[in-house]
Amino acid sequence: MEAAAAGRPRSLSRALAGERPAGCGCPPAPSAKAEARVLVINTGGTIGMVQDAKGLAPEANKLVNSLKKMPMLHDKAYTQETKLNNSHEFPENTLVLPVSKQNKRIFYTILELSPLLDSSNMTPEDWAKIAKKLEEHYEKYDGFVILHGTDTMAYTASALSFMCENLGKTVVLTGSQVPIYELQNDGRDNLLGALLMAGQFVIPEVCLYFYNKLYRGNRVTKVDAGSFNAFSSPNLPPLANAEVDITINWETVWRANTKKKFRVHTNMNRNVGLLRIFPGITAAAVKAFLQPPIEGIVLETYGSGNAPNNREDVLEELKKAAERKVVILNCTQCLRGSVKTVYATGQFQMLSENLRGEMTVVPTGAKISLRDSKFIQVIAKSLSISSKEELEAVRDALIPPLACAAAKLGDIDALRAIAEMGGNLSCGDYDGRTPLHIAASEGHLPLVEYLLMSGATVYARDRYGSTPLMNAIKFRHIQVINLLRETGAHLSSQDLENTGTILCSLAATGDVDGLYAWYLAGADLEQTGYDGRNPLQVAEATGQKEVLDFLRQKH
Ligand SMILES: NC(=O)C[C@H](N)C(=O)O
Repeated sequence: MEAAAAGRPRSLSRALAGERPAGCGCPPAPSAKAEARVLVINTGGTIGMVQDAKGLAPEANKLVNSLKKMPMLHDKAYTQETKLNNSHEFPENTLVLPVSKQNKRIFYTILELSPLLDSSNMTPEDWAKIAKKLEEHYEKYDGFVILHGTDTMAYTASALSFMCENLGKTVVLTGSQVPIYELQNDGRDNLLGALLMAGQFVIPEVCLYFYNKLYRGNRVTKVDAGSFNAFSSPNLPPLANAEVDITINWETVWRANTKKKFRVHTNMNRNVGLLRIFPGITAAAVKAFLQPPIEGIVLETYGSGNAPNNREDVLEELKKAAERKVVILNCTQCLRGSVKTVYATGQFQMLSENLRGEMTVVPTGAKISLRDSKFIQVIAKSLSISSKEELEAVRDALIPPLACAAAKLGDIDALRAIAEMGGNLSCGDYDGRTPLHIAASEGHLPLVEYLLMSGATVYARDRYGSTPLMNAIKFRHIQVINLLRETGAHLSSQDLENTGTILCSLAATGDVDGLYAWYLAGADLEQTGYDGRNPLQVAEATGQKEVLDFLRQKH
């Protein structure tokens, strides 16, 4: 066994030794240049507060300059020797992290909202303001961090998770308990952790990062006002842990399973409220709460959804409200557990559709786990491994290449079988190539569609920096390009770096199909190449008539 292990490639022997590589082979796939851009939207909160006569309050225009002096949050030497110093490529207030353990350079740009708020002052209008910023900058950045006060951070995270539909990029809220300007604070670690999550992993959810953990935004609650460990997600384990290594729990990550583009909803109904039942609550209080214009309430009941059924007066008020079409949603006061209809005292309306992973849905029918599958067991047996971690490591090492092989063959049934056994179809192989990269390269349209509907991300980059869209362009799969674009795939600044030269060379060789593929993917056909000429000028010079007709028509 030992001799065999010595001969194995390092990563597999690590995997077989039970060590899970960061991200279990899923994105992050370090791109060729291994760069990422993150937008930090600063809304306020303690992280950027200073002491004034009345206590702690946010101070505008202070954070960027302070961060520039913190080596763990800004690599000053790097900026001096590179373009960041005087380039138009990066917007104002762009900083850069030192290279990460995953060998990635994360550039982050800070956008400060005005006024900065203590989060106790936040309203749904502020949520809408944040959501609109996400929408406005969505295509320019790989991921997003939202700096926010801790008091209502969980509310904002939850609201944003519902406001963001078909989200394909990572959005992370964070903040701190102690201002980042103080000697001993949690702001530096929280900001760094949030940036590493948003810049290195495609976790297409609105998340909350605090004290080394990444939580689903609509599952988290503030539980401690005096500890750095301020948040808890009692009904869902964290999406990721940032300890010696960053471990992402990919099985837990929620995916939109869609072919539709990201969009934001800002039309919120404020005629809703929270009503907490307690022994002794009066019918008059319930009646007052339920008066118009109230349109819906979340009723916080006891235990697994029980309210007193010997309180005719209270029940009568709830009944009357329901008759007026007020929606009454039953939710337990307990931090852990959920509403069940097992008690006679617990008969209210419950939600049935899980929109953003806010509900724990118990799968119907026995779910076979890949760990238990015959295939993995046979391999595990032949390698004499048995622990849960080792089995998972074998699964994570084997599934991506298997899924990629199935994608190459266009074998949807095989992929379906892998997914049913708990395999993650968004995982990349040893080169960070996901099944979607392969299907896009091969031009398997139905397979691309199946993968998108199974939550595959269009933003995955392989180790060469390519996205599925870039692969579809290379092999001129027009329908695949259209479908990926429909889903929100786009070219980003790193894809466009040498595009002018590539387009000119396509023009010179008369490759109209190639130019058309770039055009559909959103490239600007008027870009100039290395010698300052654009494709049209090159086509004129080389006498490529078909190219000229095509370009003139598109100009
Ligand atoms: N730690 C904090 O950020 C608390 C602050 N009051 C806020 O929520 O803005």
